[in-house]
This record gives sequence, structure tokens and C-alpha cells, in this order.
Amino acid sequence: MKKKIYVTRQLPESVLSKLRDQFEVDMWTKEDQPIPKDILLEKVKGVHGLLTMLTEQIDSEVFGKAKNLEVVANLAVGYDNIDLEAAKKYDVTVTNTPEVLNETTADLTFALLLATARRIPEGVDYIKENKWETWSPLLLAGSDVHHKTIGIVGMGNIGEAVAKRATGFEMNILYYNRSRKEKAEDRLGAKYVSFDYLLNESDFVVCMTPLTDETKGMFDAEAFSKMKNSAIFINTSRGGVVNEDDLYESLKTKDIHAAGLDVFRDEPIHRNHPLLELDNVMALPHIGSSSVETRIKMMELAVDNIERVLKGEKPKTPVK
Ligand SMILES: NC(=O)C1=CN([C@@H]2O[C@H](COP(=O)(O)OP(=O)(O)OC[C@H]3O[C@@H](n4cnc5c(N)ncnc54)[C@H](OP(=O)(O)O)[C@@H]3O)[C@@H](O)[C@H]2O)C=CC1
Ligand SMILES: O=CC(=O)O
Repeated sequence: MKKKIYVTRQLPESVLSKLRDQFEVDMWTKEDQPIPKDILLEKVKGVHGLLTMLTEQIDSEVFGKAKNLEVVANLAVGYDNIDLEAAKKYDVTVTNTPEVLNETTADLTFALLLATARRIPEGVDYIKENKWETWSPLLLAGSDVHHKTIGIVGMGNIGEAVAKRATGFEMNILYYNRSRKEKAEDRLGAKYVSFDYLLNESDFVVCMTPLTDETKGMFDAEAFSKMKNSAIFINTSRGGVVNEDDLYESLKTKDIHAAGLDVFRDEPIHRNHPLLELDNVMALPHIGSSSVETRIKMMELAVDNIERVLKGEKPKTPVK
């Protein structure tokens, strides 16, 4: 009998065909809607492999129902949606999709930084709303990026790719991690500093940490109060690292200058969320790794990981 795989979102057949040859594959057939939890709990019964999105909470309830489960392959590098303790308890391998998305996510992060600093969305709206009557000396004047100081919190795979882009703008690069990365310092000329120093000194504070118990809410009122009034905060990691009420207050009172956000505590962010009322917020719908090429690579990696585990081999990218 073939082993069974369940895929929690519609993915292209060109990617799944590799699995269909060897396994029985079933799939939630809506591309733009997450699978409801009650259906997921039914579908995982008897399944050996699960290919999940970051929109699903793979918790002890799911593991408890999936008695045959051997592998959960998450289509993301972040795995804060998966209960790793429960996975360990039920002896299930968890995999993610690191590295293949580094450059694409760094491109988006830098694009968000540039767009927020140079007020690009405002400029686009200005023309579309027919407001442009003449050139004027300070029309939509923004902040320079080149030669400024960027502070990267979470100098990991993507953080380093962001730093590489910053070198092209001749920026001064500061970073904060729990551990020092001397190789990155040599390669990128980045300087390892404390969290407080980074907040105090950076013109752009970029968050690239995973969401963990330690990082949850680390950008709070105290953190924002340490930033310059001219600082721009960029978050492409996870919304949970930010206390959004505190961020709103800091932006509203101009304690910090602006924010560019790709991720939110609750996604999709509610259209009436106070952050969206602010002119100094630029918001994107969690599209950091969203280029066609990279999303296909992520899917292929997730498929490869499932295939390997179900054939008794080591996956390429296990979550350790
Ligand atoms: N917006 C989007 O679409 C995307 C978002 N992401 C998010 O980006 C995150 C980072 O991805 P990636 O670069 O691949 O991950 P990495 O694991 O390569 O890097 C994470 C970095 O964060 C640091 N870090 C971890 N915990 C802390 C902490 N408590 N304080 C300070 N630094 C910390 C780590 O260093 P150390 O261990 O030394 O502290 C490490 O350098 C993902 O987890 C995901 O949430 C990723 C891709 C796309
Ligand atoms: O948010 C995306 C990820 O890969 O993590």
C-alpha cells in the first residue's frame, strides 16, 4: 500500500507529480484560502506526510490525530506555526525551506526600506489622485538611505543578504544576534553591538529574527523609545516580534519616523487596524519570499524533504 500525503493548499501539479508517482497525494484544493482546522483534523488521520503552509497551526491536537505521521514539511523557513515539542513527542520529523529564499526575501526587505524612506507609495498615489500640479522644492521629500546606519536584528541567512545589499548603498552596518558572527563581519564590514546600542544608533532598524519565546514582543515601547526620532523600522520577520499597540503609539506621536511592515501579529491584518490609518506606515501582505522562481524552489524543497523521509532517508533541511 502506498503511503499517504496531505497538502494543505493547492500547489502546481508540476511540483507534486514527483510525489504522485510514489505516494497517494490528497490536497486542499483552494489556492487562496487556508484549510479550516476541523477539516485538517479529519484529513490528517492515516496520513504519513503533511505539506503545510505558515497559515496552519500544527499543534498537539493535529499530531494527536495523525497517528501515522512521519514528516511535516513546512513551506516556509519560519516554523513558529509548528509545535516542535509535540512533534518530538510523536516522533515526527519537521522540515522547513531555508536558504532558497534568502536573496528574494532580502530584495523585498530592501525594497520596503527604500520605499518607506523615499515615500514611493505616496508618490504613486499622488499622481493617480491627480494632485501633481508642479515641481516644488520639498515635494514628497523623504530620508536618504545611502551612507546611513542600518541596524539588523537577526543577522542570519536573510539578515546577511540584507547587509550585502546595504554595502552597495555604502551604509554603516550594525547587527545584533545572541551570538557573534565574525565571518559576516569580515565579509560585510558589519559591527556586532548590543541591542540597545543598535536601537540608539541606527537610522534603519531591520528585524530579521525568527519568532520565539525570546523574541516575542521584543520591539515594544521601551525599544521604540530608544530609537532616533528619525528612525525607520522595517519588519519582514514575524508580526509577533512587535508589540503593535506600542508601535502605533510611537508612530502616531512621531517618537519614530516611519515603519515598513510585511508581517503582522494577525494575518491578514484587519482593514480597520489602527496601524493602517497612519500615513507613516507602509504595509505589505507578507510577500517577502514571493517571487515565482523562489516559491517554486521552496515547493520543490518541501516535496524533496517529504519524499526522503517517507523513503527512510535523511531530509535535506530538517528543523533541528
Ligand atoms: N516576510 C517573509 O515573507 C519572510 C519572513 N521570514 C522570517 O525571517 C526569519 C529569519 O529567517 P532566516 O534568516 O532564514 O533565519 P536564520 O535562522 O538564518 O537567522 C535568524 C537570526 O536571528 C538570530 N536570533 C535568533 N534569536 C534571537 C534573539 N533572541 N535575539 C537576537 N537575535 C536572534 C539568530 O542568531 P543567534 O542564534 O546567534 O541569536 C540568527 O542570526 C524566519 O524565521 C521567518 O520568520 C523568512 C522568509 C520570508
Ligand atoms: O514567512 C515566510 C517564511 O518562509 O518564513
